[in-house]
Amino acid sequence: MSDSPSSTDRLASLSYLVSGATLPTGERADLLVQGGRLRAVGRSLDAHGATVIDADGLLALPGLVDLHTHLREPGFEQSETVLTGTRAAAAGGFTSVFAMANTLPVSDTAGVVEQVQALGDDAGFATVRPIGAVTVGLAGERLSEIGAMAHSRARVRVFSDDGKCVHDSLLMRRALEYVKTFDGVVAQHSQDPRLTENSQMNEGALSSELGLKGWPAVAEESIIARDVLLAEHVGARLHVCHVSTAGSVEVIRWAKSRGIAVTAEATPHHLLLTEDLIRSYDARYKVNPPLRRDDDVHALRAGLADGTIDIIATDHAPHPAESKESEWDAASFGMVGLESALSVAQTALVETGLLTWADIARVLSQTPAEIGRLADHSHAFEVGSSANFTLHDPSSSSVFGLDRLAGKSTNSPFLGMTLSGRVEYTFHHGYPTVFGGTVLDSAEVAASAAAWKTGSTHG
Ligand SMILES: NC(=O)N[C@@H](CC(=O)O)C(=O)O
Ligand SMILES: [Zn+2]
Ligand SMILES: [Zn+2]
Repeated sequence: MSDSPSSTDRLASLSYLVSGATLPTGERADLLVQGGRLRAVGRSLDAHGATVIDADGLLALPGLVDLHTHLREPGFEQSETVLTGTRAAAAGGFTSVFAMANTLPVSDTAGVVEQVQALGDDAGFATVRPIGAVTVGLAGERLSEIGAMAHSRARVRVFSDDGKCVHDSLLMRRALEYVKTFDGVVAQHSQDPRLTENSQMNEGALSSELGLKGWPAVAEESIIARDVLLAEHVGARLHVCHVSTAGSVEVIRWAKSRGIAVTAEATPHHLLLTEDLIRSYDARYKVNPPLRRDDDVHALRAGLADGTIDIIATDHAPHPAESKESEWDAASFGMVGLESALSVAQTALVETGLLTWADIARVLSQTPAEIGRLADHSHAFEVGSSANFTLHDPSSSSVFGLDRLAGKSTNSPFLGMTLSGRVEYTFHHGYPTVFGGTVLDSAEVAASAAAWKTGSTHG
């Protein structure tokens, strides 16, 4: 990486003309990007020496925003780092990720969240917005330094003990009261711990048949019901992580009909996969909350289509091979998901006629940015804005293989499945991170990020 003036000037003068892309609305347009910003959007723009990208047949989407990513750094760098996780994000068309707090040390102080954010700024593949822990060490006993994190340079707005549920009702109430003071949100991992002790998969006929301890739907639904009532009582914003059951969708639909400020996410895996995969005892299918049944998948899809579920979030959860190759009971919970999210969304939602591409732009970019209060992130191809977008080829259909993964871990449940669509280009802050289907070299992306930083502070 170099930030000598000449290299920065060279980068600042680089320009790209995206020619003939299809916008989410269906219109066709050229996009001219220079010095990190979108300079023009229109028909038949003049290249003026710009690098031309032929986007005929490619869909231009605003840079995707993931409200739920595990980047694992600090502490679990054998699974993922901020650099490798944001590389995976770029490969999937994401330009911003919210980094979950279950790191080591836990992201429960201003120091740790600032460190995570700085690592993201330096890597340059995507904007990293740290999530702060609700409780110290995720222990569920005392509130963390929520105010210090909110007012730190990282300006944290999303707080979560994800991986664990904030089970104590009084602590949950206090957390909601606290985040309300700065328009923050508590993102809850809704799982009653007592109802799910040693649970291994969805509770039902299949868990009995396979001899694996069941995880009842009510363990999720009862916490969501309690939390929406607490959010109503406090008048604060609540976000429900990885909704997985039909009953949860019903509870959230009811809460929204009462005007409660609740938002919810569904993951790509819960929108496409069912518990039947567990017959293989392949731990790639082990996840928290567990894969459920067909009627749950359909309820989640219907919830996204009618707005009960606001967004898709990946819950990208990298784990090293050794913790997935053990027997089912001993294996870790979690799946990687950044690189496959858009293809899964196309397969499960667009091709089934449930969502349009404009809806996809909303649930994978605009609304997650709003929930996380992500500032300065353009979602509408506005001229003058920092250029964050991805160019996706919806006509491609291929077996999802290891070549599509760009992070450190390979625990994807989609490997070997035929999925539609492929990300061909991603631009973060006006510079490519993925070009012609290839994730760019880390040094090059870091240099672009430095140029953008210089340009945005001096220009
Ligand atoms: N989803 C998972 O199965 N695992 C996540 C934690 C979480 O999202 O609850 C992880 O950190 O590995
Ligand atoms: Zn979780
Ligand atoms: Zn998670």
